[in-house]
Amino acid sequence: MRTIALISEHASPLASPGSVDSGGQNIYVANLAREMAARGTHVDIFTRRDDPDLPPVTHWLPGVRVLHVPAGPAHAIPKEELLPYMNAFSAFLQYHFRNAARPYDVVHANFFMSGHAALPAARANGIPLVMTFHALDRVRRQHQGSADRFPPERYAIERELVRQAQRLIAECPQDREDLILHYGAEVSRIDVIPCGFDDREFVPLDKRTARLALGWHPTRFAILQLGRMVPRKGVDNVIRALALLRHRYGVEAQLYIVGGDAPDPNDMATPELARLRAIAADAGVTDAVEFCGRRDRDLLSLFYGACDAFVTTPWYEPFGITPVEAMACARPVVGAAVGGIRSTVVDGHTGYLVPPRDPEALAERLAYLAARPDTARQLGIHGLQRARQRYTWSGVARDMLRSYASLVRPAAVAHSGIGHPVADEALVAK
Ligand SMILES: CC(=O)N[C@H]1[C@@H](OP(=O)(O)OP(=O)(O)OC[C@H]2O[C@@H](n3ccc(=O)[nH]c3=O)[C@H](O)[C@@H]2O)O[C@H](CO)[C@@H](O)[C@@H]1O
Ligand SMILES: O=P([O-])([O-])O[C@@H]1[C@@H](O)[C@H](O)[C@@H](O)[C@H](O)[C@@H]1O
Repeated sequence: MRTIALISEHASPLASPGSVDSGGQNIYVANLAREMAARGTHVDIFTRRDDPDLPPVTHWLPGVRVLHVPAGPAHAIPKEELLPYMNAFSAFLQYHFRNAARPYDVVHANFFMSGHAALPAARANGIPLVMTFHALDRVRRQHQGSADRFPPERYAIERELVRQAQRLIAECPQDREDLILHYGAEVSRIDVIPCGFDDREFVPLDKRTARLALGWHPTRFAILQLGRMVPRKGVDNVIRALALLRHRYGVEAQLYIVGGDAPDPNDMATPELARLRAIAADAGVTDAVEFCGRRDRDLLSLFYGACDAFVTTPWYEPFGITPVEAMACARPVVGAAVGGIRSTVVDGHTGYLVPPRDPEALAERLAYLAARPDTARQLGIHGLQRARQRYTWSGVARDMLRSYASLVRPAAVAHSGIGHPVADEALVAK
C-alpha cells in the first residue's frame, strides 16, 4: 500500500479536539495517518479550508500532508450546514485524483459528507472507497429526535454509501449491527476495527504528583468527565450522580469536567456549559464541580492520572475514545452500557457498566469504588492491560492497512510507487 487519501471534510487533524464539532473524528484521522505513515504509507488528508490563513497544503508529518480544500466560505461553519458545499468539495477531489502524478490506492472517507464528496471522485478514477461513518443518522435520530439539525437527506446519502463503498469500517460490534439492521449493509463488506489511543501520549502517572501539578485536593475522591460538551454526552447525568453521591452516600467527591469550545471554562461560547452549571446549582453541588475548559492533549494524561474514576455516560456512542484513554492511564471507568463502551469496558474487570440517563445507578457504582480504593486500583491495572493489548493506534493502523490491502489488485500495489502527486499547491489553488 503506497498512497492513501483520507477525506475528513469538517474534522481536521490540525484542529483542537474538545469543542462541539471537533473530537473523536479529528483524533481518528490524525492518528491513523501518523501510524500508517510510520508503516511506510504516504497519506494525504483532505479537509475543508475553514480559515483564510490556512495554506493550500500543510506538510504536517513525514509522509503526511493536509490539503485544505476550498469548498464554501473560508471560515468555521457548523457541520449541519456544510452539505451544500460538498459539490465543490467533490469537484476538487475529482480534479485532484485525475491529475495526481501517482494514483491513490484507496480513498478512505470519514463521516457521511466526506463519503458523499468522495464517492463520484473515487468511482471516476477507479479507486476503491472505504467508509467510516463515525456517527449514523438513524442512531442519532433515535436519541435526538427533532433536535438533530442535519438535513433530512443524510439518511439517503448514508444508505447509498453503504451500497457503493467497497469496505465499511464499523468501530465496534454494535456499530456493525446498526449498519446491518438500519442500512441493510452486506456482512461481507464490513470490517470491525476499533479506535485507539497513543501509547506515548497516555501513560499511567502517579496520582499524588498529578494532583499536585493540577492543584487538585490531595485526597478527596475525584471523578473525571472529559469530552465534547454536547447534551448527548450525558454530562448532566454525571452531575446528578455526584449530588446523590454527596447527599445520599456522604462521599466528599469532587467532579472535574474537561471540554468545551475554549480553554477558558468561563467562555460563553459553549451553551452546554451554561446548562450544566445551572444543573449543578440546582442539585446543590456548585462547589463540588470544577469546569476546566478544553484541554490540550499534552495535559490529558495528567487529568486522567489525577482522578480516582473516569466517568462517561452518553446516550449512544459509536466507539468512545475517552474510556480507552482513561484505561491507558490505569484508571477504572464507569461507563454507559451503550455502543463501543460495551466492548471496551469489561464490567467488573476494568470498571463498571451502568444504564445511560440513570444517576442512581451511576452514584451507586461510584460510592462502591470510593469505599474500595484497592478494587479501583485493580480495575485500573486490568484496564491498562486491555488497552495496550487491543487499542493502540499502531495496531489499529495495521488492521486498517490489511483491510485496504484486501481491496487493491496486486498489480495496482506493485505499480503504485512511493511519492506524492506533483504540483498540489497549484491544484488546491484552482
Ligand atoms: C457521539 C459520537 O459520534 N461519538 C464518536 C465520535 O467521537 P466523540 O468526539 O464524540 O468522542 P470521543 O470520546 O471518541 O473522542 C473525543 C476526543 O477528544 C479529546 N478531547 C476532549 C476534550 C478536550 O478538552 N480535549 C481533547 O483532546 C479526547 O481526549 C478524545 O480523544 O467519533 C469517535 C471516532 O469515531 C467515536 O469514538 C465516538 O464514539
Ligand atoms: O457526534 P456528532 O456530532 O454526530 O459527530 C462528531 C463530529 O462532529 C466531530 O467532529 C467528530 O470529531 C466526532 O468524532 C463526531 O463524529
